Amino acid sequence: MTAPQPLLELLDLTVDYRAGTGRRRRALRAVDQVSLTLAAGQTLGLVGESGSGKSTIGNAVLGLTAVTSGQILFRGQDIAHATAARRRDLSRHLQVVFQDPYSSLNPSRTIGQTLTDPLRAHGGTSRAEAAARVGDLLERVGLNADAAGRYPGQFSGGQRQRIAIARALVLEPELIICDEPTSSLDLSVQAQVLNLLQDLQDKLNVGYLFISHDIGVIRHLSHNVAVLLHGHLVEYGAVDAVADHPAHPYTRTLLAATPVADPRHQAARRAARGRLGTRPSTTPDQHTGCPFASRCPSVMAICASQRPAPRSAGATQAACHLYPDHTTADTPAPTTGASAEGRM
Ligand SMILES: Nc1ncnc2c1ncn2[C@@H]1O[C@H](COP(=O)(O)OP(=O)(O)OP(=O)(O)O)[C@@H](O)[C@H]1O
Repeated sequence: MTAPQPLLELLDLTVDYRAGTGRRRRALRAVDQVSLTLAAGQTLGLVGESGSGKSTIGNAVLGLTAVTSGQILFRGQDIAHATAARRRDLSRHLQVVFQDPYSSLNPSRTIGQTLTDPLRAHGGTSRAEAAARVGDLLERVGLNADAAGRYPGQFSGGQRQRIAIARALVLEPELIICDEPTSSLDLSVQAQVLNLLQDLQDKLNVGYLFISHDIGVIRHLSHNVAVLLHGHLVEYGAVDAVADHPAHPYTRTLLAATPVADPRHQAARRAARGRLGTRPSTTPDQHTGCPFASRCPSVMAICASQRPAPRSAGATQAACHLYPDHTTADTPAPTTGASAEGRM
């Protein structure tokens, strides 16, 4: 039996930005040969500290950032360099929910207008059908249908994020890029929005590429998780395997820095935060060794000079010299829990 075609595949995705001005202008490698796979109806979490390349990956998939090299396969077709016309067509299948529900909704348009805009842009939907669809969507995201006549300024942050989710769903996409969709919300509202996204996925079979700096949030929703550091994929696997048995020292540091209720863990968390807070002296594209070498508690001589190839590390895959590098050609995909496949 052949495996179903993945919804999204990144193959050696590399993105460079031009940074600086004049003679100081140089290329900054924001994403370096990242390969990942997302199955239909599943969630792939991207986690890592600020500047690790998470949003750049999301923006590259959305066509908002130019791809330097590599492929982005959506249902098997490379969309890395899609034309504007193809992008317009893709917007039916590929949508986004951004972090800030205040700036992502037009304050001068009613919620009904905002939700029907995508339907009108793509055509083929009557006024009555659009109104019915908007009412249905508002109810799906936990709002009353009469919200359609009101303006964004009349809603709370959590309600606005529900509206942004409804707008992302209006064209019935197969994939939604969720770029820190809960990080500007209060903790209790965060949980409601995460539960809503989960519920919608169960009902609509929509896939999420879910970007967050918070592995706790990622764990709530994701099947697989990719841990990024300075544009490099350092660990990849089923979310429970990565969260319960992290193989890469960077993942362990990230997990140790995640807030927990128990005060006995506070000293360890402070130490981990210290390691996360230390910026490296080099930019990502200047690294020849492991991007975590300068901060790693398990650093070895080889880490400074040789970039670790991805390898099997218990239940996950990690790019770390702590584990024997049997082969890089056919490293097995993670098998624990989720069925989505990926390779580093
Ligand atoms: N438009 C741009 N021009 C130049 N450099 C950029 C641009 N956008 C991002 N970068 C740089 O690329 C790197 C990756 O940034 P990116 O926003 O993808 O990281 P991130 O993991 O999403 O961070 P955050 O969690 O803070 O949003 C960073 O070094 C950032 O400064």
